[in-house]
Amino acid sequence: MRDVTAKGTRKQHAMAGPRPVVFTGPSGAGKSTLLKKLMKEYDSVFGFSVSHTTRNPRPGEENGKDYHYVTREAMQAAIAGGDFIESAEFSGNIYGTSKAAVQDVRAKNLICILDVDMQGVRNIKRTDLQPVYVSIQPPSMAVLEKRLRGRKTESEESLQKRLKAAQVDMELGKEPGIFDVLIINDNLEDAYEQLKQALLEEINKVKKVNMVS
Ligand SMILES: Nc1ncnc2c1ncn2[C@@H]1O[C@H](COP(=O)(O)OP(=O)(O)OP(=O)(O)O)[C@@H](O)[C@H]1O
Ligand SMILES: Nc1nc2c(ncn2[C@@H]2O[C@H](COP(=O)(O)O)[C@@H](O)[C@H]2O)c(=O)[nH]1
Repeated sequence: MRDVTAKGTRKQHAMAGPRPVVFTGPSGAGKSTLLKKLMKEYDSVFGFSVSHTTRNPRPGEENGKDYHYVTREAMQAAIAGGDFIESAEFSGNIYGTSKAAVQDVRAKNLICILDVDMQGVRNIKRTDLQPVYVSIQPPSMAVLEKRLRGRKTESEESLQKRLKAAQVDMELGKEPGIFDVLIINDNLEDAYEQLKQALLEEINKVKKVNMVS
C-alpha cells in the first residue's frame, strides 16, 4: 500500500496511527466476504468500524458487531447532533459511520476498516480521514444479481433498488483517481490474494509496531 496521493505527493496523515481502509463496491460484490476473511486472518491488525443503520438485522447479524441497529428518528437526531463522519440513504435505509466507531478502532492502533457505499466515499473524501480506497467489483451485472439473489437477504423490491444503485455506482467508479486499489471479485481466493498483496506493507508495519509496544 503506497502512501502517495493521486498527484504523487506525500500527505501528512491527520491522525497518528495506520491509515484506515475504505471498502466500497456494489451491494453483493463481496465486500463483507473479503473483509471478514481479512479480519479473521489478521485479527490483531484490523478492526471494523461498526456503522449505524436503520435497516433490520438479517438472520445471524449481531447488534454492535455487524451494525448498530437504530430507528430512523434516533439516527437523524445523532446525525443532526454531529456524531457522524458521514451518512447516506441507501436502498430505503440510512447508514452512517459515527466518529466513535472510527475512534474506537484507532485507539487500539489497528487499521480501521470501513464498508460504505459510493456516497460514503464521496463524503469521506471531504474529511481529513485520508484512507486507502478499495473498490470491490463483481465480474458482471449478471453475476452480481446471481450473488444477491443467492444470498437470500433481500425482498424483490430491495434487490431491484440495489441493482439500480449498482449500475450507477459502477459507472461513477470508472472515473480515474477515485480508488487506490480495484479488485474484480470473480474467484474468491484470487480476489483475496490481491487484497492481501495490496495491503501487505501496511499489515506488516502494524504487526511490527504492535509486537514491540
Ligand atoms: N467470489 C465469489 N464467488 C461466489 N460468491 C461470492 C463471491 N464473493 C462473495 N460471494 C457471495 O456473494 C454474496 C454477496 O457477498 P457479500 O455479502 O460479501 O457482498 P457485499 O458486497 O458485502 O454486499 P452488501 O454491500 O449488500 O453488504 C454472498 O452470498 C457471498 O457468499
Ligand atoms: N455511506 C455508508 N454506507 C454504508 C455504511 N455501512 C454500510 N454501508 C453500505 O450500505 C450498503 C448496504 O449494506 P447492507 O449491509 O444493507 O447490505 C452497502 O453498499 C454498504 O457498503 C455506512 O456507514 N455508510
